Amino acid sequence: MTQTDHILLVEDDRGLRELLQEELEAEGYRVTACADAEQGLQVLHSETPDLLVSDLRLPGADGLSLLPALSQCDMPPAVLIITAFGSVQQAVKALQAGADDFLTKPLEMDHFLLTVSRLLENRRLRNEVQHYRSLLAVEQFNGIIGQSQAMQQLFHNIRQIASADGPVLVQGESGTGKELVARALHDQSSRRDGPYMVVNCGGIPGELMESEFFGHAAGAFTGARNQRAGLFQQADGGTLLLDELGEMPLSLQAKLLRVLQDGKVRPVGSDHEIQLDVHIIGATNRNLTEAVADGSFREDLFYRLETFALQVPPLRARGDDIQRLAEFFLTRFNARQQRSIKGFSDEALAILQGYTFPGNVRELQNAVERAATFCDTPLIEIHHLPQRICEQPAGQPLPVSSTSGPATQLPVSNEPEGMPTLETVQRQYIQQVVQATGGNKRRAADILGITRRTLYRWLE
Ligand SMILES: Nc1ncnc2c1ncn2[C@@H]1O[C@H](COP(=O)(O)OP(=O)(O)OP(=O)(O)O)[C@@H](O)[C@H]1O
Repeated sequence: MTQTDHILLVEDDRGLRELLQEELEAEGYRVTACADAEQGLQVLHSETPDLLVSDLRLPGADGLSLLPALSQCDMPPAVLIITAFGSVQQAVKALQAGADDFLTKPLEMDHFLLTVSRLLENRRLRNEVQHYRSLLAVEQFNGIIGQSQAMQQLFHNIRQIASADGPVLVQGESGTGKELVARALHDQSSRRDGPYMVVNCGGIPGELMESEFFGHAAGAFTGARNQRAGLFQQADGGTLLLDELGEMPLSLQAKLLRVLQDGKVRPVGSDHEIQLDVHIIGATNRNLTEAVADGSFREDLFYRLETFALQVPPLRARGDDIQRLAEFFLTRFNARQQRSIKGFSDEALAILQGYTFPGNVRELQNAVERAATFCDTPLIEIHHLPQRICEQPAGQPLPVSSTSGPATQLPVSNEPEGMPTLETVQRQYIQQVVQATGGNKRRAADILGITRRTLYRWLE
């Protein structure tokens, strides 16, 4: 939400003050007008404007006396000083004291308004740079935040595995950051300048999968007029992340195993094999040992992948990282939305730290962004946090199924005109269940009684 710029105007000449206020308000600015420095200081004690426009000479203390108060602000306003014609020395003094610009009387209105808009724009850019600097200052490993011992161990393992060439299996609950880990593996490897491709194995219809993965020859099937390179070929020389690997159909698992063993793919309908050099990373939130036991995942493929396995820890096992991540997401939100929320109240932070986060980092990220959107105070308070986070007693896992809860609030009206279509209601309910599970699609699909593939189709 971009807010209207607020300008504090300090000018003792009533006629000029009213004229400037009128002109600025006509431009859409919010203006607080004061007749002397004392009144100006009172305003500065209660709120920080985006721009201070002050006459230099005022009755009592002069315009420069306002400047020391600005250094107390987190994001000091830009400062425009107005001086009497000919007092260049005074203007220089104003710039030395920290003003951003000065104009001499009589003011030329277009020039004045242009200067105001330029100073506000400069301030916006300055704040943005400051936000991004503070983002960079957070210690990260390839964009992954984590100071906890569990994450430091993971970073150590990534560094070691990245230099090996074998396939890697990244396991962890939904939303723990497996995709970031895969990207870090690529960026840390000697293939970092090669392509990095991601494919969601749960999101491609079964009948299209083989040609998506391995490509096809011209005329291989109806509609395949030209030959087409598959994902493996597109990732040649780089890395291919097979996300949601646990969802891959058994028939394709056999073909994947062959690629892992000899590095060759055969496009659908082609007689020729193509030799490739692709680093394969599989990511899954499924317990593959169980999947092997129930026959839905090939044992030989599992053992081939398991040599280099990385386990991404759930957020609840990362201690203080919850606070670090929450602050990181808030800083990023502030920078993107041009907001200046200062942080979290102690109570809100305690609630976040006591929550079990079944949806892991993704759920935390969504919760912070939602709270920040609704936040109308300097700090995020408990009532800004999603209800389910506040309601869960510390340490209590969420129920596995939420089908019993009466939480559904569908937009049903008694007037026929206001009644939504079945599709709207269905989509909303699906979104609600996905949200309630913290983005865990497997759980959401279970609750909804549909397959994950159907769920993905509805979410598109
Ligand atoms: N340690 C972290 N630091 C910063 N951002 C993170 C971290 N971990 C996760 N995220 C962010 O959380 C979101 C979810 O991460 P990601 O998609 O990598 O999870 P995932 O484990 O692959 O989830 P799924 O199993 O559902 O596909 C992303 O927006 C990601 O950028």
